[in-house]
Amino acid sequence: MPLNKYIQDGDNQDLTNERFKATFDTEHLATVYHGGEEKLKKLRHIRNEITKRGHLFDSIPSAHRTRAEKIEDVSRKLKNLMETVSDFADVTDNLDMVAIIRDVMGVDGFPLALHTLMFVPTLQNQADDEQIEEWLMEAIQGKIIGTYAQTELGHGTNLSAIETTATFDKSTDEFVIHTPTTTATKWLVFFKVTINGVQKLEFGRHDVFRTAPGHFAAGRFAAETFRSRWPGGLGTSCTHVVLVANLIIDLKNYGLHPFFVPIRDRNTYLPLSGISVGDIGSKMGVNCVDNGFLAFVNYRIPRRNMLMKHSKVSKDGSYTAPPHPKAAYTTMLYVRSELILHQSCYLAMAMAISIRYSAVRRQGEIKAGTQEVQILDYQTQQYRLFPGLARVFAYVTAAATVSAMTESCIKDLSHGNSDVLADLHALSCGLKAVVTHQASQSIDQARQACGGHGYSDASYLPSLYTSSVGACTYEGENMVMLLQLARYLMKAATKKDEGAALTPLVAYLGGKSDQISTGNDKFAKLLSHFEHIARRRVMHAYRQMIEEEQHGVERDYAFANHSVDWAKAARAHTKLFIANGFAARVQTISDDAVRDVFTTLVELYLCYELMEMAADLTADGYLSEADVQQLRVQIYESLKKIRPNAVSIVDSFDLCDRELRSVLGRRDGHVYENLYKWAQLSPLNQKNLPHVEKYLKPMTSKL
Ligand SMILES: Cc1cc2nc3c(=O)[nH]c(=O)nc-3n(C[C@H](O)[C@H](O)[C@H](O)COP(=O)(O)OP(=O)(O)OC[C@H]3O[C@@H](n4cnc5c(N)ncnc54)[C@H](O)[C@@H]3O)c2cc1C
Repeated sequence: MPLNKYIQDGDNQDLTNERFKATFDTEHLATVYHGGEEKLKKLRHIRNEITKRGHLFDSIPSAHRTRAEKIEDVSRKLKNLMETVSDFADVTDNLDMVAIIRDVMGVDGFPLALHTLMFVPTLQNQADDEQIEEWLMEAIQGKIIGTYAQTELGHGTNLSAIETTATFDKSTDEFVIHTPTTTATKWLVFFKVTINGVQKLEFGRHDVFRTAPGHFAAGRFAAETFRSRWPGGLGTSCTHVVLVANLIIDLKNYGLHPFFVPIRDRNTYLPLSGISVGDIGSKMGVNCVDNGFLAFVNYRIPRRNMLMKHSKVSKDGSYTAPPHPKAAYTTMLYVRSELILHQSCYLAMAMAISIRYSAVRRQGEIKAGTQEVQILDYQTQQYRLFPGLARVFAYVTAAATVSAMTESCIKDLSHGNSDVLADLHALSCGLKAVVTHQASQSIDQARQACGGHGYSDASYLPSLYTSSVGACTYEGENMVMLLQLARYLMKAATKKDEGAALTPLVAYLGGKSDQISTGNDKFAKLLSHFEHIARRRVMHAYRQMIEEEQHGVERDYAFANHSVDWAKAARAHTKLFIANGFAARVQTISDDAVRDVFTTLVELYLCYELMEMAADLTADGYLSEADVQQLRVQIYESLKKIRPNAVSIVDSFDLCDRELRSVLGRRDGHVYENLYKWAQLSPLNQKNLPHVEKYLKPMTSKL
């Protein structure tokens, strides 16, 4: 019985040969990858149930549809899914739902993506018991469809500048949602324009209109800015939003708070009076999500529509502050841990596609006149792909760790304990930035490693790339995330300087920490290099900043003047965390053959990431050129060791063809005939195409 359990008669022979080389049982690695036998079993059960339901499949490849058709088709699948999903899955189990959504919807999103990722979790974490009773079940059943509306046209990153207000009106026990009229910022914005007494919405440049607050130059129009946003699902699909707005009571601003706001009539889907809402148009990727704009004016909601788990407003207007000022950050933490998991899935899919294809594709010869080789045999191909393969396992491990930390933090917060919130918040910022950036880079390498066919939508790699890279911006723009982590590191460096105690995650600043406990000497040595780099980068940025301060520059400016160094420090800190967790994971694997594979992946990961920061290793004479060359050699050794197992490793992700949606990544390896079949489905292969009939034929015709 071969160790690779994905072999079937009739498969492409090169792929079958690869599978016979496996040195480990793919079932065992699949169990480790999916976090245990039970989870893998459940996943397969879910997949079988989906297989029985043809109405959940793509009817034709999505790439052959227009955006409107794509959204219609994912909505069809969504409705069918919501009607049957509870028959075969636990809808409250996050991992189940992630797997189902990936299988049925694909990675270009769907109108309820933000509903599941942000809206429902926000209700769960920020609504009080009575509100949960009233709204949550309807939200889970899809009777209420929501999104998370935070970003404004003028401000995404700088939340403190968000201008939307929710003003408490004691006399009616309501909040009035509105936007103050002026800001000097230039942006494309919606205006409520009053022309000859008639109010309507206009789109225009705010600065053109602004001469005095709210007034057009000629004084004929009273122009009032609306807040505009682009949350997912808002364009056409949502009935409700969680709106993030400034809470105002008796003229006092209590800062940003979340509000549960109905925006469309649930029967007619028309916007409610006082609201303008619509789709923002197509984007680089995730085009099955209808991101939208939203504008309101003096729009009223009941007082109890403010989410009141953490802060409260009573009927008489008295305000109760949350036990911890950042208690509402829990949704952000939760979403970021989810994001890391999603990114590891996207990367796993890209690796499966590219590595299988690289085993099937033969191109060129290593020695002229010999047989054409599988492109996977080229060292350069392995160097492009295998570090990404190692990153999949590193990120899965990091996602599991941070998700467990988030759950425990949310529990602690509910008991009034916010001790770990700052550490975890900073870490989640770094992880979000590093993982989304590196995953999208590795996916693009996987795409390029497939040559021309990788550029085709038939590979599914373009969708994987655009979905992955979008996450570099949403949920906190990456550079800004790194700088948030950097501020935390700056405080830690200050503590170190003052001789104060350091929390475990930054203990390495004070010298070699006891965080490295892998039981593997080789890993321990490599991890101490990571610590060295992180410590060096943090302390370097810190000293530069202090030096400026000593020349009279204020700390904020001194920090800003060295923000590139600080961002580098934040990356190194995050990479250290990921590396520690990944190396420690090896010890928990009981199967010897799987542990061997895992050990090689960790070795590759550690050496590759260190080489990405090689300049820090030789600076100050920490390592010699010869030591660094040794790391390089170690990478090439790891590539060689992984090569025979590469296809079996990606098989162990246990992704089915329906889920992969890739002609290049098919399990059976029959790429070429299916690329031809895929192309036949292109709508451009019909007769009498308008562009030919109207424009080309008249040019070429001799009749
Ligand atoms: C696919 C997608 C989906 C989205 N979905 C949603 C959604 O559902 N709901 C929602 O509310 N929003 C959503 N957004 C918006 C997203 O959250 C914002 O785009 C993001 O927060 C960045 O804000 P911004 O666009 O205003 O960029 P800006 O903040 O203007 O950033 C522009 C540039 O300035 C730099 N910069 C900004 N501030 C600083 C600083 N302090 N220091 C150094 N550099 C800085 C940034 O690094 C960046 O390079 C989505 C965005 C995308 C791309």
